[in-house]
Amino acid sequence: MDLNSNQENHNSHIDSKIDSNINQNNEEIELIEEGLVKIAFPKFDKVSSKSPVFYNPKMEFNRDISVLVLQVFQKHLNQESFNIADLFSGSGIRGIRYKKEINGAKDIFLNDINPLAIEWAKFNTLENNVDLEFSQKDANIFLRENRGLFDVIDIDPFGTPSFFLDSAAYAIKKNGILCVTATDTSALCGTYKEPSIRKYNALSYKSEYCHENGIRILAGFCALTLAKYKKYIEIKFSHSSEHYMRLYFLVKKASKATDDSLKKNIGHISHCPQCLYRVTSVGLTSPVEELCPICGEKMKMAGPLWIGKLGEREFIEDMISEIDNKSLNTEKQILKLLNISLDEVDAPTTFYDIHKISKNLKISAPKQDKVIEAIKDKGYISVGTHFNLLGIKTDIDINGLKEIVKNLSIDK
Ligand SMILES: C[S@@+](CC[C@H](N)C(=O)[O-])C[C@H]1O[C@@H](n2cnc3c(N)ncnc32)[C@H](O)[C@@H]1O
Ligand SMILES: [Zn+2]
Repeated sequence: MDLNSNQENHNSHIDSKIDSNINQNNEEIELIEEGLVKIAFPKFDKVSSKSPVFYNPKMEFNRDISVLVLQVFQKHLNQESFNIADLFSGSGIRGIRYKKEINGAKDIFLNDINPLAIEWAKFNTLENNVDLEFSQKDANIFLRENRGLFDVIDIDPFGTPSFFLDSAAYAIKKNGILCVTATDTSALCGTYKEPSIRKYNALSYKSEYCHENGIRILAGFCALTLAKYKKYIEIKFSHSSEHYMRLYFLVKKASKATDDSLKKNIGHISHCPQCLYRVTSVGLTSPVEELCPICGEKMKMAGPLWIGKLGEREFIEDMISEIDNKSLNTEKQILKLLNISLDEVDAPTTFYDIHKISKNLKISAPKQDKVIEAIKDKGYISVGTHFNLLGIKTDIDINGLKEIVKNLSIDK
């Protein structure tokens, strides 16, 4: 549909319908199309938490992927009811898209603390001919009041989801799915240490793979929070894109399985900033020595964090198969992400950045694909990663990798 040519007609059509209650100041209205829906809200200059009703066009990619994940999940669950809580609904775009674009979606609940957002979400719901439930409460209260109602809880707040995970853990159905966005990447990636300790009870450090560490800190915090309720997680898909991180995990319930999951999946990653050696350990405390076994430098440590898998091969394959059934503007970008995610889903934790290694060795960087092939030729795992298009996930040790990089460098 050609939005621009229709924009004026739409706007006058929308204007005539807008109740003076929701547009008391007679503000200019923005109308956008995304997926199969059209959404209106008061115009604002800059995307920020201060806009009267929040909408961020950059998150279309996030919403498109969510439609895909939830459709695959709905098919796996294959049950009559499939209820979704859009906990921070803003303009309503997410929940309205879920109702329109996910076959089998049943009751969708839109909640937002901002009364104006709920008014616009109601308006947008009517305009898109869907029938949804509304609530204007603090997210924690909404979840505490509605335990066991939702197969899906979508947590897409401003900044950290940390304040809402306990209530989500309490409220989510057994075998339900939690979708979690975090935009406080500087805390998760170790730009500053204290915010990560305060919000995620975990140590972080800055490194070339800090986005992977960040999503692992977020996942570890989710797993430890759910464990209070004897619930454990299976991550189906996750990604770090632009300014945010997003996790999708299935929630299961059983005390022994929760204990086993924590024992297997919670641990630490330690890193030597001098020679780039790193090591992953399992357990709530780290048995790793403080000094680097290769060069003797003091190691940095991140954790507790999730050292288990960040996705599931079969689930990602089902997402790829499902994509043709949907009408998603960001399809190309999604396919690129899903294909690289398939490569890395079974690969080791952390990755190496060839430029960082070359700088460390004071030589020019060789081509990444040559390094990937040379590692494979030696019989090791060697794949790319969506976290950094110049990154390599491999099980070769740092000295073996440095040897390869030296041999392939044009400075040799
Ligand atoms: C990032 S926006 C949500 C965007 C929306 N999910 C989307 O995809 O367009 C966060 C929303 O959370 C709402 N909010 C902030 N604090 C809240 C709270 N404690 N409980 C419920 N809603 C809250 C804000 O009014 C805002 O609309
Ligand atoms: Zn070292």
